[in-house]
Amino acid sequence: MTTSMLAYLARRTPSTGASYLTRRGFASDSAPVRKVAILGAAGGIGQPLSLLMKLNPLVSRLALYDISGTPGVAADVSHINTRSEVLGFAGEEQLEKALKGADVVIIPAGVPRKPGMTRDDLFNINAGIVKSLCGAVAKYCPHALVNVISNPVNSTVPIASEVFKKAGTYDEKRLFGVTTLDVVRAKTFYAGKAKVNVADVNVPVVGGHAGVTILPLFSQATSSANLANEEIEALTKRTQDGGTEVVEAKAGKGSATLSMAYAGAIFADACLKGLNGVPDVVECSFVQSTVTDLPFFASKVRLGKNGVEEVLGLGALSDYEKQGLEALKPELKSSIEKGIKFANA
Ligand SMILES: NC(=O)c1ccc[n+]([C@@H]2O[C@H](COP(=O)([O-])OP(=O)(O)OC[C@H]3O[C@@H](n4cnc5c(N)ncnc54)[C@H](O)[C@@H]3O)[C@@H](O)[C@H]2O)c1
Ligand SMILES: O=C(O)C[C@H](O)C(=O)O
Repeated sequence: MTTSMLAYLARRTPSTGASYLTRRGFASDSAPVRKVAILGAAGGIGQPLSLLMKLNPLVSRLALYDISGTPGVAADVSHINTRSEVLGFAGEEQLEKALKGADVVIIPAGVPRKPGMTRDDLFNINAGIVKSLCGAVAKYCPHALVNVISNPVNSTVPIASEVFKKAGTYDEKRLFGVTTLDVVRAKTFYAGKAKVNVADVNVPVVGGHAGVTILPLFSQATSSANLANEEIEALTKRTQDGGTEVVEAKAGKGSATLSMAYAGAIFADACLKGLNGVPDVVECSFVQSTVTDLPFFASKVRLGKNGVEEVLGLGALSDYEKQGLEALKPELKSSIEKGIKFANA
């Protein structure tokens, strides 16, 4: 979902609702039937993400699952006059119904950070949550594209891959760690510093999703601007610490939820467009990769009818980015190994 689409949706009145899909080239009766399931839909990310996915005309059925609270969220969101039918599911006994037939499963289930914590401090709780939810995905919708938001992403994605391997359903093209928020932040911070229109800015962010493993490639930013080395270093650090900036500002009341919902909706929309055969859909994501010597790595990915169509290379890096790449590898390697070990214990 693009910002212009959100602006358009905000502008339109209910009486013009029938025409907005046609204007975008997706008449509702010709857009394919697509089911999206959100696991953790009653949470801080889950609720605004449910809202944004309800606004997406590519979705025909929206399944909102959580351990509790989803009947209320679903009833609320279901009154919005857009294409999708919304159903709420609460408790494990309803997980099968939530997942059956899903084309895309988005997982923001799990605990968020408090000030002073690293994302890895969430491992003990969230690793088990992701393991069990992915077990259900393997059973009930093994062909779905899975968008993992739950932290630590650098470990939860490898956990998901091991669960799918054990179940005999693993397809590396269908598993994604959602790192879109890093790109969203890099674009915002860069546009602010370079004083360019944020709508024209793109910045690839590679590596992983924690601290120094987040590596924005400002040397490849569009629109280009002549920023000094110190400015690039400060932008890099701010992007790497973006999550902590929000955790500290929220002072114990959680981490990024609204910006994450926006980022998650953009990434899920890209997955749906890819499934629907829209050409040249490219987003950064943490996926199985041969771009470096690490088995998982975030980089630009071309999305298509089967999920990942192509994992794109890193392109030319500045010396500063080359150093950052080498510096992130030990931490990312150990987070990946931690996830794999946990899943096989
Ligand atoms: N990838 C990213 O860029 C990114 C960004 C922000 C937050 N996160 C992560 O997303 C996760 C969720 O954050 P939040 O702020 O929404 O937290 P939250 O506590 O507000 O919501 C989490 C939700 O998950 C639900 N949940 C817990 N166990 C579950 C289970 N077994 N099945 C289904 N639902 C379950 C909870 O009931 C709750 O509603 C955290 O791990 C956070 O670190 C990731
Ligand atoms: O920082 C966090 O813990 C949440 C998330 O990973 C983020 O980047 O905002």
